[in-house]
Amino acid sequence: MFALAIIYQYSPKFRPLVKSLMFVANMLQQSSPYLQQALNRYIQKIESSCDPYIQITFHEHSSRQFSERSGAYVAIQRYLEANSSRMGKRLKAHSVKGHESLVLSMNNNEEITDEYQGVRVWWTYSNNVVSTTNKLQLEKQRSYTLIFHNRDRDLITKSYMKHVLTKGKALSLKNRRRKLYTNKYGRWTEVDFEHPATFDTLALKADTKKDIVDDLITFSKAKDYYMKVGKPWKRGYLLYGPPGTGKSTLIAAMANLLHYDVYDLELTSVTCNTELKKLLTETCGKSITVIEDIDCSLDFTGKRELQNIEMKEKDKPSGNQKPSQVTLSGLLNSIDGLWSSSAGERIIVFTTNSLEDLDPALIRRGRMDKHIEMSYCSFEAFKVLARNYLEIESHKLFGRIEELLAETNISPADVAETLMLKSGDGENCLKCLISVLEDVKDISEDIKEEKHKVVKVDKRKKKVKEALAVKDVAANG
Ligand SMILES: Nc1ncnc2c1ncn2[C@@H]1O[C@H](COP(=O)(O)OP(=O)(O)OP(=O)(O)O)[C@@H](O)[C@H]1O
Repeated sequence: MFALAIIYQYSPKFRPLVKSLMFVANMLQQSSPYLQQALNRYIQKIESSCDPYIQITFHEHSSRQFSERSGAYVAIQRYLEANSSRMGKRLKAHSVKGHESLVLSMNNNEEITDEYQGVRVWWTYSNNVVSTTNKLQLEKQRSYTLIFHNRDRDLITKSYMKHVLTKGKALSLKNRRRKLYTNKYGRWTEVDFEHPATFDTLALKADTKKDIVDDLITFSKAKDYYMKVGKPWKRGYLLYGPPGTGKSTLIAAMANLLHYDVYDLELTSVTCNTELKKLLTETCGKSITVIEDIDCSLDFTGKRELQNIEMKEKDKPSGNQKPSQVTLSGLLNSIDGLWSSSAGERIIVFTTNSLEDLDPALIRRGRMDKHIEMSYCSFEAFKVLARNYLEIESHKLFGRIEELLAETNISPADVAETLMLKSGDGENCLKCLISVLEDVKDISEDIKEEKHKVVKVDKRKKKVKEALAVKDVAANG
């Protein structure tokens, strides 16, 4: 009607014709709604037979559930953002926390082209204001529309859409900000997990590193295998070794490799077995649940008869907090229950400084599938630290350091600390490390000598005792 009104205004030549058309249109508008609907359907049919292109629109929110974002929309958004620089012409750029490079996305009503198996498709983005179902509010309704030729319908609706959603979901997972959860008063609280450790910066023997990485990757891809053998998709790691050998750093590297969240479970803050079970069942898939220093947490040290009552003095909670009544059997039941009741891949890690002290039930194979020893700093591990801290691959002082590391027990944490002291001056740091290593060597030799002396005295005492006993026997005989 609007178009007709304009023609009427500006083209006097067509006024009689336009007048009649306006009359007919007016009649139609006032005629029965059934006639109007039939007419609309007919016009749509003619339009679609002339237009061979199909459109599918993906809204950010369904009209009923305005609060929840559609998973398909989010996956499409990630896919298009990742490919925008290749596919789009007029894009907008924005920075996202945690990303070094800018993220490119589409402007309102912008169109970009994608190609799949030689077939071309078009995506348009729209960001319109619409009223919600209760019509009380106006909301922004964002949507992506996919346009493709009718002849490609099967390829696009079956194969291409699957490709976009799979790629998009994988990107969402990869770029998601991961969380570090800690428990307090029976609840998990979360912060962003931002530990920078990776397997590249981890000072560990290359073959141990490779073994762990291979194991983790195999585990993360083994959904079908676990389904086939009828076992829960989980893996337990036991990390043991002296303080400062990198157990916590390894856990961070594992979480970064797999893009998992971390639940750091402080057992001494858990009041009872029921609370422990609740906390563990609240953890999500794609996560690592960590119990650090399990030998110090509660009395899980193999003396089962004492386990329910005695808590080490240093672990007694302060103030009004009740002492934990978590028992070994409670912990074992909660972990076994977690495996059988929850879906999604999960890893649980225990760390300890003292493997011998732990109850065998806690760490048996099947519960803790992989036992990893974190040992004192080897020369190979030192080279990783030298690369991390000093950006040095080799140096004339490396030979002396290798000799000293072979004769001393020093943790990677202590080596790292020494290399950090005078950052910027590599040679000075290495000299400083040599002097620290020589001191450690002297001290350990002194200790060894002391021990040797004690053993010698003990042996002498034993010999004297034996000689006296022989004398006694001779005298009495
Ligand atoms: N293997 C390693 N590779 C790289 N850095 C390490 C390594 N071991 C220790 N470090 C450094 O030392 C610091 C302490 O290490 P970490 O907390 O991982 O040791 P830990 O074995 O968990 O100690 P604890 O048993 O006392 O908890 C780390 O922040 C890291 O900088």
